[in-house]
Amino acid sequence: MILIVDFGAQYSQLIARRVREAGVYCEIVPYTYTIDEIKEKHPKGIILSGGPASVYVENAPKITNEVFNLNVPVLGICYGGQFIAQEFGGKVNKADFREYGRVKLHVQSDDDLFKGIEQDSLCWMSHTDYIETAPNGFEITASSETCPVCAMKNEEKKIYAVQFHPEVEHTERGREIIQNFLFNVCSLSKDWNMGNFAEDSIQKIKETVGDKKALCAMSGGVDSSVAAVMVHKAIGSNLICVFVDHGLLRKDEGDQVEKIFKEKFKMNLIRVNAVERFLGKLKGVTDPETKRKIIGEEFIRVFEEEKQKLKDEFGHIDYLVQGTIYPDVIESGTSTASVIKSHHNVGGLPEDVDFELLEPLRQLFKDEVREVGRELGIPEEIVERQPFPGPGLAIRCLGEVTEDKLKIIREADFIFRDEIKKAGLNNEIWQYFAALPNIRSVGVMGDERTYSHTIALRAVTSTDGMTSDWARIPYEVLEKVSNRIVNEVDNVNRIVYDITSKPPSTIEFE
Ligand SMILES: Nc1ncnc2c1ncn2[C@@H]1O[C@H](COP(=O)(O)OP(=O)(O)OP(=O)(O)O)[C@@H](O)[C@H]1O
Ligand SMILES: O=c1[nH]c(=O)c2[nH+]cn([C@@H]3O[C@H](COP(=O)(O)O)[C@@H](O)[C@H]3O)c2[nH]1
Ligand SMILES: NC(=O)CC[C@H](N)C(=O)O
Ligand SMILES: [Mg+2]
Repeated sequence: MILIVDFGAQYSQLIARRVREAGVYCEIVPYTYTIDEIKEKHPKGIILSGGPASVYVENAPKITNEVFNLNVPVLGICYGGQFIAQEFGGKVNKADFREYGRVKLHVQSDDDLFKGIEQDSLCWMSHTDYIETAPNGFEITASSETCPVCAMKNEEKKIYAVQFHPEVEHTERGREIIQNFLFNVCSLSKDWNMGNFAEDSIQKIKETVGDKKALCAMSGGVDSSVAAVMVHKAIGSNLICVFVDHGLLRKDEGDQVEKIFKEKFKMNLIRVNAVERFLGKLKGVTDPETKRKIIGEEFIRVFEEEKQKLKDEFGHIDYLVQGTIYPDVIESGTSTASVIKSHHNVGGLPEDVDFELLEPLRQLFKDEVREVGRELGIPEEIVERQPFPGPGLAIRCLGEVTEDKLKIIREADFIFRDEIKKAGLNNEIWQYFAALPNIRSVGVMGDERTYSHTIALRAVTSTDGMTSDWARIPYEVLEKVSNRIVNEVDNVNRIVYDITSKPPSTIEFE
């Protein structure tokens, strides 16, 4: 097995997922693990993850340096690599040239780690610090234009460090590099597969829930649909689904969800109109995290009220099923990872929740969830839907959420989606939407001065939502969208297209 030591990285689970995908069993453990605990696991290789801290600050997270004396290969990624550099007497410092997102990687070695990797490829970076000098005994094996040590190794000790992130989808040869570590450096063999994840999970849900009842928070999105079908297979009619219309949905979305659900699923759905209460609670609120927490709590309060209403007719409900997936968990912050944004269904949950949570997809990434969905026979039109965040348009409406602003976003978003579909790009692009950055600027329309809103268009490619790049939409499509929005939507006189990757941005604006 491979042991992944977590220093609070956004990407630890992604490392795990890459290892899993390559057919090797792995576990993630916190950096506070002792050497005895590590030895008990009998790892055949150790991967040190990235993390938000700097290795040179006081109280920086550290793992015992005895891990380097176990005669087990070690691969350090970003923070993990910087940790290796410092432990062996090299120097780590704040970089003059920070790198976030796409960087050209130049590999100067054809060793076990880089076997078969061409000299020049693209990798994804996310660092503020860098290895200024490699320690004695270490050879530099890759660099970029502004980062002298993108990779280094001590071949004799089988210790490898990389500054870039081989685990993220956007690093072109990342998968191969991880597989090289597993199979060339650690000499592991493929003896692990996810088995039938769906079947195992359904069995587990049956055992956990027994003959108790569950309420599924159903958005009509990919994750909650897959979660609902799994739980339904486990407990049948003891499951009831609740879809909340919080007034932050896209144009016509409420009716569409209800229609598709009724046609495609043999489950009960309750649609709750909660528009006034959500918008009321959000009135005057501008801070993104506060908005997210309000929405998270309000969702729970609605589910609790529905539970009370269902008491006589349906019976007592113990469980709340949510389609929580791993990015929701990690971005909401853990004991080691930073809070990036509190996803409403994890970090946005209030302290008192009158349910036991049931989240069968909590360890998976979106593309894995889609795979499970296909295995369960869920129609492609649902499995392939673009993700839409639970807090909906509230986190695309920067600053205060008002009915007027929501109306503008809804109309602009509808036009953008319509044109993307007409151009046949909807399956290539992971997410595409309009946001309102809360900027007004001067324009001239019909010879008159305007002082109106700007619409920001965002379209990104991704496979798991953990990293993304901006979509290269043809100019003609952008032109059409821009024209239509200013002509058809009131109070908009300017359209901008967002060209940042994740990192440094995120997909949503708040
Ligand atoms: N409008 C809603 N009504 C009820 N539950 C919701 C609603 N929006 C979100 N949820 C709950 O929050 C969870 C997380 O939302 P999220 O948007 O990440 O997932 P999803 O909507 O199921 O899938 P997708 O990511 O494809 O949109 C959902 O799985 C669902 O359980
Ligand atoms: O259920 C959700 N609740 C939330 O609070 C939330 N915030 C972001 N997202 C979605 O998660 C993915 C990654 O988003 P970011 O790059 O914006 O962090 C993207 O697909 C986002 O749309 C959310 N989903
Ligand atoms: N992604 C990481 O591991 C970052 C490591 C460190 N915090 C840096 O900024 O360089
Ligand atoms: Mg959703």
